[in-house]
Amino acid sequence: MRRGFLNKDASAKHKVTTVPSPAVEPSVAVTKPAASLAAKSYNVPTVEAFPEKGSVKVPSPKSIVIPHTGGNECTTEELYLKMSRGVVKRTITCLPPNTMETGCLFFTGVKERLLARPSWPSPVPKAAQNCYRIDGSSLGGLGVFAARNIKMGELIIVERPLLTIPEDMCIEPGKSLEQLVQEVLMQMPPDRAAQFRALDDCRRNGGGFVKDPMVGILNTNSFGVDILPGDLDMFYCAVFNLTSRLNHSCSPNVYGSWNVQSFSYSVRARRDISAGEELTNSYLHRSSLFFPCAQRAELLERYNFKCKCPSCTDVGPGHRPRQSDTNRKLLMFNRIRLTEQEEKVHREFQKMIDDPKREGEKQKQENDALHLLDLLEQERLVDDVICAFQYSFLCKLALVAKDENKARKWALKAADVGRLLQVRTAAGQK
Ligand SMILES: C[S@@+](CC[C@H](N)C(=O)[O-])C[C@H]1O[C@@H](n2cnc3c(N)ncnc32)[C@H](O)[C@@H]1O
Repeated sequence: MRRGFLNKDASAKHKVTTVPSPAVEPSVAVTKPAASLAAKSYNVPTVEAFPEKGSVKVPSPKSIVIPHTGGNECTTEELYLKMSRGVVKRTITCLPPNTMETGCLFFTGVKERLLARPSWPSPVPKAAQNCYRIDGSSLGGLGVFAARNIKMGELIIVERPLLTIPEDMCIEPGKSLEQLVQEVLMQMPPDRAAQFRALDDCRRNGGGFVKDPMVGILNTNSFGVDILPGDLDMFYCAVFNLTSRLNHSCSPNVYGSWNVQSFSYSVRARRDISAGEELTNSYLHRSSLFFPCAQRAELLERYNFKCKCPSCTDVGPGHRPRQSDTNRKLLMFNRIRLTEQEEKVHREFQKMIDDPKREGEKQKQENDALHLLDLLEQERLVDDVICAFQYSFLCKLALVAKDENKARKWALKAADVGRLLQVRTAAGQK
Protein backbone atom coordinates (compact mmCIF):
# COMPACT_ATOMS: atom_id res chain seq x y z
CA MET A 1 0.00 0.00 0.00
CA ARG A 2 1.67 3.22 -1.03
CA ARG A 3 -0.04 4.79 1.91
CA GLY A 4 2.54 7.48 2.24
CA PHE A 5 1.69 8.82 -1.14
CA LEU A 6 -1.78 9.67 0.01
CA ASN A 7 -0.82 10.36 3.55
CA LYS A 8 1.92 12.84 3.05
CA ASP A 9 1.46 16.56 2.70
CA ALA A 10 1.06 17.25 -1.02
CA SER A 11 3.26 20.33 -0.71
CA ALA A 12 6.31 18.31 0.39
CA LYS A 13 9.46 19.41 -1.39
CA HIS A 14 11.71 17.01 -3.22
CA LYS A 15 15.40 17.60 -3.10
CA VAL A 16 18.14 15.51 -4.53
CA THR A 17 21.68 15.87 -3.32
CA THR A 18 24.65 15.75 -5.61
CA VAL A 19 27.34 14.91 -3.04
CA PRO A 20 29.74 12.53 -4.76
CA SER A 21 29.42 8.95 -3.63
CA PRO A 22 32.41 6.87 -2.59
CA ALA A 23 32.46 3.76 -4.77
CA VAL A 24 32.03 1.36 -1.86
CA GLU A 25 28.94 -0.43 -3.06
CA PRO A 26 27.33 -0.95 -6.45
CA SER A 27 26.03 2.38 -7.62
CA VAL A 28 23.73 2.58 -10.59
CA ALA A 29 24.17 5.48 -12.96
CA VAL A 30 21.52 6.36 -15.49
CA THR A 31 22.98 6.58 -18.95
CA LYS A 32 19.86 7.45 -20.95
CA PRO A 33 20.79 10.20 -23.43
CA ALA A 34 19.00 13.49 -23.01
CA ALA A 35 17.48 13.36 -26.47
CA SER A 36 15.42 10.27 -25.63
CA LEU A 37 14.02 11.43 -22.35
CA ALA A 38 10.42 10.74 -23.29
CA ALA A 39 8.90 10.05 -19.88
CA LYS A 40 6.75 7.27 -21.38
CA SER A 41 9.75 5.06 -21.89
CA TYR A 42 10.49 4.99 -18.16
CA ASN A 43 9.02 2.79 -15.55
CA VAL A 44 8.53 5.29 -12.75
CA PRO A 45 6.35 4.76 -9.68
CA THR A 46 4.20 7.73 -8.81
CA VAL A 47 1.37 8.70 -6.52
CA GLU A 48 -0.93 7.32 -9.14
CA ALA A 49 0.63 3.86 -9.30
CA PHE A 50 -2.17 1.30 -9.49
CA PRO A 51 -1.01 -2.02 -8.10
CA GLU A 52 -3.50 -4.00 -10.17
CA LYS A 53 -2.08 -2.57 -13.36
CA GLY A 54 1.25 -4.16 -12.65
CA SER A 55 3.29 -1.21 -11.64
CA VAL A 56 3.66 2.25 -12.85
CA LYS A 57 2.40 5.35 -14.59
CA VAL A 58 4.11 8.16 -16.41
CA PRO A 59 5.26 10.82 -13.95
CA SER A 60 3.99 14.33 -14.14
CA PRO A 61 6.94 16.75 -14.17
CA LYS A 62 7.67 17.72 -10.59
CA SER A 63 9.96 20.34 -9.18
CA ILE A 64 13.02 18.80 -7.69
CA VAL A 65 15.55 21.02 -5.96
CA ILE A 66 19.16 20.05 -6.32
CA PRO A 67 20.73 22.16 -3.58
CA HIS A 68 24.36 21.55 -4.45
CA THR A 69 23.92 22.85 -7.95
CA GLY A 70 22.82 26.26 -6.72
CA GLY A 71 19.44 25.19 -5.43
CA ASN A 72 17.88 25.54 -8.88
CA GLU A 73 14.67 23.65 -9.39
CA CYS A 74 14.37 21.03 -12.07
CA THR A 75 11.67 18.83 -13.47
CA THR A 76 11.72 15.05 -13.42
CA GLU A 77 12.96 15.06 -17.00
CA GLU A 78 15.83 17.36 -16.07
CA LEU A 79 16.58 14.99 -13.22
CA TYR A 80 16.95 12.19 -15.79
CA LEU A 81 19.37 14.42 -17.64
CA LYS A 82 21.41 15.06 -14.49
CA MET A 83 21.41 11.33 -13.85
CA SER A 84 22.56 10.64 -17.38
CA ARG A 85 25.47 13.03 -16.82
CA GLY A 86 26.34 11.24 -13.62
CA VAL A 87 25.56 14.28 -11.41
CA VAL A 88 22.90 12.30 -9.54
CA LYS A 89 23.35 8.55 -9.10
CA ARG A 90 21.67 5.76 -7.27
CA THR A 91 23.24 3.59 -4.63
CA ILE A 92 22.20 0.17 -3.39
CA THR A 93 23.31 -0.44 0.16
CA CYS A 94 22.31 -1.95 3.49
CA LEU A 95 22.10 0.15 6.65
CA PRO A 96 22.88 0.63 9.50
CA PRO A 97 26.45 -0.60 8.94
CA ASN A 98 26.51 -2.82 12.04
CA THR A 99 23.21 -4.66 11.48
CA MET A 100 22.43 -4.18 7.75
CA GLU A 101 18.73 -4.49 8.65
CA THR A 102 17.51 -2.23 5.84
CA GLY A 103 18.05 -2.73 2.13
CA CYS A 104 18.26 0.80 0.70
CA LEU A 105 18.09 2.21 -2.76
CA PHE A 106 19.19 5.83 -2.27
CA PHE A 107 20.04 8.78 -4.43
CA THR A 108 23.71 9.59 -4.08
CA GLY A 109 24.58 11.37 -0.86
CA VAL A 110 21.76 10.10 1.34
CA LYS A 111 23.86 7.35 2.87
CA GLU A 112 26.77 9.75 3.40
CA ARG A 113 24.50 12.26 5.10
CA LEU A 114 23.07 9.61 7.40
CA LEU A 115 26.52 8.30 8.32
CA ALA A 116 27.72 11.86 8.94
CA ARG A 117 25.06 12.49 11.59
CA PRO A 118 26.63 12.53 15.06
CA SER A 119 26.08 9.16 16.84
CA TRP A 120 23.94 7.82 13.99
CA PRO A 121 22.15 5.55 14.39
CA SER A 122 21.02 5.71 18.00
CA PRO A 123 19.60 2.45 19.40
CA VAL A 124 16.02 1.62 18.46
CA PRO A 125 13.75 2.76 21.34
CA LYS A 126 12.22 -0.05 23.37
CA ALA A 127 8.54 -0.73 22.74
CA ALA A 128 6.16 -1.92 25.46
CA GLN A 129 6.43 -5.65 26.18
CA ASN A 130 4.09 -8.37 24.86
CA CYS A 131 1.39 -6.03 23.67
CA TYR A 132 0.56 -7.42 20.22
CA ARG A 133 0.18 -10.63 18.25
CA ILE A 134 -0.28 -11.38 14.52
CA ASP A 135 -3.45 -13.28 13.63
CA GLY A 136 -6.10 -13.73 10.94
CA SER A 137 -8.26 -10.60 10.56
CA SER A 138 -11.91 -10.15 9.62
CA LEU A 139 -10.77 -7.09 7.64
CA GLY A 140 -8.50 -9.11 5.34
CA GLY A 141 -5.56 -11.53 5.51
CA LEU A 142 -3.40 -11.16 8.57
CA GLY A 143 -3.58 -8.31 11.05
CA VAL A 144 -2.00 -7.14 14.30
CA PHE A 145 -4.02 -7.51 17.52
CA ALA A 146 -3.67 -6.12 21.05
CA ALA A 147 -2.48 -8.97 23.28
CA ARG A 148 -3.41 -6.92 26.38
CA ASN A 149 -5.00 -3.57 27.23
CA ILE A 150 -2.92 -0.77 25.72
CA LYS A 151 -2.92 2.82 27.02
CA MET A 152 -3.30 5.87 24.77
CA GLY A 153 0.16 7.01 23.65
CA GLU A 154 1.86 3.68 24.50
CA LEU A 155 4.71 2.66 22.20
CA ILE A 156 3.59 -0.61 20.60
CA ILE A 157 6.04 -1.37 17.78
CA VAL A 158 9.41 0.11 16.88
CA GLU A 159 11.30 -1.28 13.93
CA ARG A 160 13.75 -0.47 11.18
CA PRO A 161 12.48 -0.80 7.60
CA LEU A 162 13.10 -3.95 5.63
CA LEU A 163 13.58 -1.89 2.49
CA THR A 164 13.46 1.75 1.34
CA ILE A 165 13.25 3.18 -2.17
CA PRO A 166 12.84 6.83 -3.28
CA GLU A 167 9.34 7.83 -4.17
CA ASP A 168 10.70 9.64 -7.23
CA MET A 169 12.47 6.55 -8.45
CA CYS A 170 13.97 6.97 -11.88
CA ILE A 171 14.61 3.75 -13.69
CA GLU A 172 17.48 3.42 -16.09
CA PRO A 173 16.66 2.15 -19.57
CA GLY A 174 16.44 -1.60 -19.80
CA LYS A 175 15.87 -2.01 -16.06
CA SER A 176 12.52 -2.46 -14.45
CA LEU A 177 11.59 -1.51 -10.90
CA GLU A 178 11.12 -5.25 -10.30
CA GLN A 179 14.76 -5.87 -11.21
CA LEU A 180 15.96 -3.07 -8.94
CA VAL A 181 13.95 -4.34 -5.97
CA GLN A 182 15.40 -7.82 -6.63
CA GLU A 183 18.89 -6.30 -6.61
CA VAL A 184 18.23 -4.64 -3.26
CA LEU A 185 16.87 -7.94 -1.88
CA MET A 186 20.01 -9.74 -2.99
CA GLN A 187 22.14 -7.37 -0.90
CA MET A 188 20.01 -7.88 2.20
CA PRO A 189 20.56 -10.47 4.94
CA PRO A 190 18.58 -13.55 3.76
CA ASP A 191 16.20 -13.55 6.75
CA ARG A 192 15.25 -9.91 6.13
CA ALA A 193 14.76 -10.55 2.39
CA ALA A 194 12.56 -13.55 3.27
CA GLN A 195 10.45 -11.35 5.57
CA PHE A 196 9.90 -8.94 2.67
CA ARG A 197 8.94 -11.77 0.29
CA ALA A 198 6.45 -13.14 2.84
CA LEU A 199 4.40 -9.91 2.88
CA ASP A 200 1.02 -9.56 1.20
CA ASP A 201 0.55 -8.58 -2.45
CA CYS A 202 -2.95 -7.15 -2.84
CA ARG A 203 -3.12 -8.44 -6.44
CA ARG A 204 -2.57 -12.05 -5.36
CA ASN A 205 -6.20 -12.27 -4.20
CA GLY A 206 -7.28 -12.02 -7.85
CA GLY A 207 -5.56 -15.36 -8.50
CA GLY A 208 -3.63 -16.19 -11.64
CA PHE A 209 -0.20 -15.06 -12.71
CA VAL A 210 1.01 -11.86 -11.09
CA LYS A 211 3.55 -9.79 -13.00
CA ASP A 212 6.30 -8.05 -11.00
CA PRO A 213 5.64 -9.76 -7.65
CA MET A 214 8.21 -7.69 -5.72
CA VAL A 215 6.65 -4.45 -7.01
CA GLY A 216 3.28 -5.84 -5.89
CA ILE A 217 4.65 -6.31 -2.37
CA LEU A 218 6.19 -2.83 -2.46
CA ASN A 219 2.90 -1.27 -3.60
CA THR A 220 0.84 -3.16 -1.04
CA ASN A 221 3.04 -2.53 1.98
CA SER A 222 5.05 0.68 1.69
CA PHE A 223 4.67 3.87 3.70
CA GLY A 224 5.89 7.33 2.72
CA VAL A 225 8.77 8.19 5.02
CA ASP A 226 10.81 11.39 4.99
CA ILE A 227 14.15 9.64 5.45
CA LEU A 228 16.14 12.82 6.18
CA PRO A 229 13.61 15.43 7.33
CA GLY A 230 14.78 19.01 7.22
CA ASP A 231 18.02 18.03 5.51
CA LEU A 232 17.12 16.17 2.37
CA ASP A 233 13.36 16.46 2.17
CA MET A 234 12.56 13.52 0.00
CA PHE A 235 9.91 10.92 0.50
CA TYR A 236 10.91 7.29 0.40
CA CYS A 237 8.68 4.22 0.31
CA ALA A 238 9.54 2.11 3.33
CA VAL A 239 8.35 -1.47 3.89
CA PHE A 240 8.25 -3.00 7.38
CA ASN A 241 8.05 -6.51 8.75
CA LEU A 242 5.38 -5.75 11.40
CA THR A 243 4.01 -2.29 10.68
CA SER A 244 3.15 -3.34 7.13
CA ARG A 245 0.86 -6.01 8.62
CA LEU A 246 -1.42 -3.32 10.09
CA ASN A 247 -4.75 -3.23 8.31
CA HIS A 248 -6.54 0.02 7.53
CA SER A 249 -9.49 1.49 9.41
CA CYS A 250 -11.34 4.79 8.92
CA SER A 251 -11.31 4.98 12.75
CA PRO A 252 -7.66 3.99 13.27
CA ASN A 253 -6.43 3.25 16.78
CA VAL A 254 -2.68 3.56 16.11
CA TYR A 255 -0.42 6.01 14.27
CA GLY A 256 3.16 5.84 13.15
CA SER A 257 6.10 8.23 13.07
CA TRP A 258 9.61 8.12 11.64
CA ASN A 259 12.72 8.84 13.69
CA VAL A 260 15.75 9.58 11.58
CA GLN A 261 18.25 9.36 14.46
CA SER A 262 17.35 5.76 15.32
CA PHE A 263 16.42 5.07 11.66
CA SER A 264 13.23 3.49 12.92
CA TYR A 265 9.45 3.76 12.72
CA SER A 266 7.35 3.86 15.89
CA VAL A 267 3.72 2.83 16.22
CA ARG A 268 1.75 4.28 19.16
CA ALA A 269 -1.82 3.97 20.42
CA ARG A 270 -4.12 6.86 19.45
CA ARG A 271 -6.49 5.93 22.26
CA ASP A 272 -6.92 3.26 24.94
CA ILE A 273 -7.15 -0.14 23.20
CA SER A 274 -8.70 -3.26 24.76
CA ALA A 275 -7.07 -6.69 24.70
CA GLY A 276 -8.14 -8.59 21.54
CA GLU A 277 -8.94 -5.42 19.50
CA GLU A 278 -7.29 -5.28 16.09
CA LEU A 279 -4.64 -2.55 15.78
CA THR A 280 -5.46 -0.45 12.74
CA ASN A 281 -3.68 2.31 10.94
CA SER A 282 -5.06 4.80 8.43
CA TYR A 283 -3.88 4.46 4.83
CA LEU A 284 -5.54 7.83 4.11
CA HIS A 285 -4.51 11.36 4.97
CA ARG A 286 -6.03 12.45 8.27
CA SER A 287 -8.41 14.98 6.70
CA SER A 288 -9.70 12.36 4.19
CA LEU A 289 -11.05 10.32 7.10
CA PHE A 290 -13.81 12.94 7.40
CA PHE A 291 -14.96 12.41 3.78
CA PRO A 292 -18.16 10.38 3.26
CA CYS A 293 -17.71 6.62 2.98
CA ALA A 294 -18.19 6.55 -0.82
CA GLN A 295 -15.41 9.09 -1.31
CA ARG A 296 -13.06 7.22 1.03
CA ALA A 297 -13.86 4.02 -0.89
CA GLU A 298 -12.80 5.77 -4.11
CA LEU A 299 -9.47 6.72 -2.57
CA LEU A 300 -8.92 3.18 -1.28
CA GLU A 301 -10.05 1.53 -4.54
CA ARG A 302 -6.67 2.08 -6.11
CA TYR A 303 -5.26 -0.19 -3.41
CA ASN A 304 -7.48 -3.00 -4.53
CA PHE A 305 -9.67 -3.55 -1.48
CA LYS A 306 -13.06 -2.56 -0.17
CA CYS A 307 -12.76 -1.32 3.39
CA LYS A 308 -14.63 -3.48 5.89
CA CYS A 309 -14.14 -1.19 8.89
CA PRO A 310 -17.26 -0.39 11.00
CA SER A 311 -17.84 3.10 9.60
CA CYS A 312 -17.69 1.79 5.99
CA THR A 313 -20.08 -1.07 6.71
CA ASP A 314 -22.59 1.07 8.61
CA VAL A 315 -25.45 0.93 6.09
CA GLY A 316 -28.73 2.39 7.31
CA PRO A 317 -31.96 0.40 6.68
CA GLY A 318 -33.80 1.35 3.49
CA HIS A 319 -30.68 3.06 2.11
CA ARG A 320 -30.92 5.81 4.71
CA PRO A 321 -27.79 7.96 4.81
CA ARG A 322 -25.19 6.33 6.96
CA GLN A 323 -25.11 7.78 10.47
CA SER A 324 -21.33 7.80 10.23
CA ASP A 325 -21.44 9.94 7.07
CA THR A 326 -23.77 12.45 8.72
CA ASN A 327 -21.50 12.64 11.77
CA ARG A 328 -18.34 13.04 9.72
CA LYS A 329 -19.88 15.75 7.53
CA LEU A 330 -20.54 17.94 10.56
CA LEU A 331 -17.12 17.14 12.00
CA MET A 332 -15.41 18.00 8.72
CA PHE A 333 -17.18 21.36 8.54
CA ASN A 334 -16.04 22.22 12.07
CA ARG A 335 -12.55 20.87 11.48
CA ILE A 336 -12.06 23.14 8.45
CA ARG A 337 -13.42 26.16 10.36
CA LEU A 338 -11.19 25.49 13.38
CA THR A 339 -8.00 24.66 11.54
CA GLU A 340 -8.23 27.26 8.80
CA GLN A 341 -9.55 30.12 10.91
CA GLU A 342 -7.97 29.18 14.20
CA GLU A 343 -7.04 32.69 15.33
CA LYS A 344 -10.39 34.19 14.34
CA VAL A 345 -12.33 31.43 16.14
CA HIS A 346 -10.27 31.88 19.33
CA ARG A 347 -10.62 35.69 19.18
CA GLU A 348 -14.40 35.50 18.82
CA PHE A 349 -14.64 32.88 21.55
CA GLN A 350 -12.59 35.03 23.94
CA LYS A 351 -14.75 38.11 23.16
CA MET A 352 -17.88 36.11 23.93
CA ILE A 353 -16.40 34.77 27.18
CA ASP A 354 -15.37 38.26 28.34
CA ASP A 355 -18.84 39.72 27.72
CA PRO A 356 -21.16 39.25 30.74
CA LYS A 357 -24.19 40.06 28.56
CA ARG A 358 -23.65 36.92 26.45
CA GLU A 359 -24.42 34.29 29.12
CA GLY A 360 -26.91 32.42 26.88
CA GLU A 361 -24.30 32.02 24.16
CA LYS A 362 -21.92 30.40 26.63
CA GLN A 363 -24.43 27.67 27.32
CA LYS A 364 -24.89 27.13 23.58
CA GLN A 365 -21.13 27.01 23.06
CA GLU A 366 -20.82 24.38 25.78
CA ASN A 367 -23.62 22.27 24.24
CA ASP A 368 -22.04 22.53 20.77
CA ALA A 369 -18.63 21.48 22.09
CA LEU A 370 -20.15 18.51 23.97
CA HIS A 371 -22.07 17.51 20.85
CA LEU A 372 -18.92 17.53 18.68
CA LEU A 373 -17.06 15.50 21.30
CA ASP A 374 -19.91 13.00 21.32
CA LEU A 375 -19.70 12.69 17.51
CA LEU A 376 -15.93 12.22 17.68
CA GLU A 377 -16.51 9.52 20.28
CA GLN A 378 -19.09 7.79 18.04
CA GLU A 379 -16.67 7.91 15.10
CA ARG A 380 -13.78 6.82 17.32
CA LEU A 381 -11.66 9.77 16.23
CA VAL A 382 -11.07 11.18 19.69
CA ASP A 383 -7.42 12.04 19.10
CA ASP A 384 -8.20 14.57 16.39
CA VAL A 385 -7.02 18.19 16.56
CA ILE A 386 -10.69 19.24 16.79
CA CYS A 387 -10.90 17.41 20.14
CA ALA A 388 -8.11 19.52 21.59
CA PHE A 389 -10.01 22.67 20.56
CA GLN A 390 -13.23 21.51 22.22
CA TYR A 391 -11.48 20.51 25.46
CA SER A 392 -9.76 23.87 25.71
CA PHE A 393 -13.03 25.76 25.00
CA LEU A 394 -14.79 23.72 27.69
CA CYS A 395 -11.97 24.33 30.15
CA LYS A 396 -12.15 28.11 29.60
CA LEU A 397 -15.93 28.10 29.99
CA ALA A 398 -15.61 26.18 33.26
CA LEU A 399 -13.00 28.66 34.53
CA VAL A 400 -15.31 31.58 33.76
CA ALA A 401 -18.09 29.75 35.60
CA LYS A 402 -15.58 29.22 38.47
CA ASP A 403 -16.17 25.47 38.31
CA GLU A 404 -12.71 24.25 39.20
CA ASN A 405 -13.46 20.53 39.05
CA LYS A 406 -14.86 20.77 35.56
CA ALA A 407 -11.99 22.99 34.44
CA ARG A 408 -9.47 20.45 35.77
CA LYS A 409 -11.25 17.58 34.02
CA TRP A 410 -11.17 19.33 30.61
CA ALA A 411 -7.61 20.57 31.11
CA LEU A 412 -6.40 17.01 31.76
CA LYS A 413 -8.16 15.73 28.63
CA ALA A 414 -6.74 18.62 26.57
CA ALA A 415 -3.26 17.76 27.89
CA ASP A 416 -3.64 14.07 26.92
CA VAL A 417 -4.65 14.87 23.35
CA GLY A 418 -2.11 17.70 23.23
CA ARG A 419 0.72 15.27 24.04
CA LEU A 420 -0.36 12.93 21.21
CA LEU A 421 -0.69 15.79 18.75
CA GLN A 422 2.72 17.10 19.74
CA VAL A 423 4.38 13.78 18.85
CA ARG A 424 2.44 13.63 15.59
CA THR A 425 3.22 17.24 14.67
CA ALA A 426 6.90 16.62 15.38
CA ALA A 427 6.63 13.69 12.98
CA GLY A 428 5.02 15.91 10.33
CA GLN A 429 1.45 14.66 10.83
CA LYS A 430 -1.68 16.44 12.04
C1 LIG B 1 -0.51 -3.65 4.11
S1 LIG B 1 -1.52 -5.02 3.89
C2 LIG B 1 -2.11 -5.27 5.50
C3 LIG B 1 -1.76 -6.62 6.01
C4 LIG B 1 -2.41 -7.74 5.26
N1 LIG B 1 -3.78 -7.94 5.72
C5 LIG B 1 -1.62 -9.02 5.39
O1 LIG B 1 -2.22 -10.10 5.39
O2 LIG B 1 -0.40 -8.95 5.40
C6 LIG B 1 -2.86 -4.31 3.02
C7 LIG B 1 -3.90 -5.31 2.56
O3 LIG B 1 -4.68 -5.78 3.65
C8 LIG B 1 -6.07 -5.81 3.30
N2 LIG B 1 -6.81 -4.79 4.09
C9 LIG B 1 -6.25 -3.85 4.86
N3 LIG B 1 -7.19 -3.12 5.48
C10 LIG B 1 -8.38 -3.57 5.08
C11 LIG B 1 -9.73 -3.19 5.35
N4 LIG B 1 -10.03 -2.19 6.17
N5 LIG B 1 -10.72 -3.87 4.76
C12 LIG B 1 -10.43 -4.89 3.91
N6 LIG B 1 -9.17 -5.30 3.60
C13 LIG B 1 -8.15 -4.66 4.18
C14 LIG B 1 -6.15 -5.49 1.83
O4 LIG B 1 -6.09 -6.70 1.12
C15 LIG B 1 -4.88 -4.69 1.60
O5 LIG B 1 -4.43 -4.77 0.29
